Amino acid sequence: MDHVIELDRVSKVYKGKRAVDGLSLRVSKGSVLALLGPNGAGKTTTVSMILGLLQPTEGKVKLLGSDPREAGVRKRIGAMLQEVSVIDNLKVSETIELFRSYYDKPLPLADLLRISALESERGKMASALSGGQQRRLGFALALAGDPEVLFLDEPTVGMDVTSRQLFWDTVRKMADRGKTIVLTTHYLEEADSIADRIVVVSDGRIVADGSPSEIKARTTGRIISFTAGERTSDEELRDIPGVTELSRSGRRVKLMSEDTDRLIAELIARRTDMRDIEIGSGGLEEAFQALVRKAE
Ligand SMILES: Nc1ncnc2c1ncn2[C@@H]1O[C@H](COP(=O)(O)OP(=O)(O)OP(=O)(O)O)[C@@H](O)[C@H]1O
Repeated sequence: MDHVIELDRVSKVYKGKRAVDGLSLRVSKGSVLALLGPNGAGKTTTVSMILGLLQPTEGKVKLLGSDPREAGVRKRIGAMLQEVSVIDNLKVSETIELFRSYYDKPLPLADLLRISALESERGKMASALSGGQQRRLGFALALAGDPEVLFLDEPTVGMDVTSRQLFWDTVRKMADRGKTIVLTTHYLEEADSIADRIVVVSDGRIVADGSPSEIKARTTGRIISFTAGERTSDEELRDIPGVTELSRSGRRVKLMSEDTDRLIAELIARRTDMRDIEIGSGGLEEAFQALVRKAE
């Protein structure tokens, strides 16, 4: 099997703190891998080591079979990192042209403008673009060399719904053409719809690795959600036998349980103040919360 990315027991220690802790990972060609994890889990550090921007404290990283810092490798990859640094005094099209000039077989300018939906902004100064437009420019620059492997670190932050949709459609098409894509995101529904494989990282370690449906299947429980009355506290709900997890967004409460039939009977017997009750199976969000909590 051809592995485009190989990490062998890789760690990164910052002043005594293990940001990445003995992480091993192999990514095969043509896959879309999403790295998920809470803030500070080590996702960006991992991506930076794969890209050769950071050196691991321990372990080995291979990208396209070689050291990521080799010039030959760098020409075959593209990266859209969290910070898009625009060059002063260059227009959008000039910025893209500059990046195209670094590569032997760049994608045509017109394609890059279309893919990033920046056709109408081509004559604008790059520094005058909005936050979301700058992210899209970052995408065009990452694609300039028609890369074999594409890294996207929280790519859709600041993009509106239409841009986001176009962005993921393009990423999916690229994967269908055999490109390998590694992305980090905090939007679980994006990982769910785009990724073939999800690796959940917590505290620098992998706590789950599988397809979105495999990850979701790891939540054994089901969910009862309802709008709780003002006086209903989290403590009293947590104390009800059979509640394994509780999460809340304003007045909307979600209770996880292995046996929701019994739990709903118990909630009613206790005269819990509930409205708009829904009972269903857990999604990626619940699987993710449960996995990360278990690892803590
Ligand atoms: N240059 C640095 N010096 C010291 N500590 C660092 C440095 N960069 C990252 N860290 C620490 O390493 C840990 C992992 O950070 P990292 O940015 O990789 O996490 P992340 O999963 O990408 O988080 P986020 O979702 O917030 O982007 C954090 O505890 C962070 O504070």
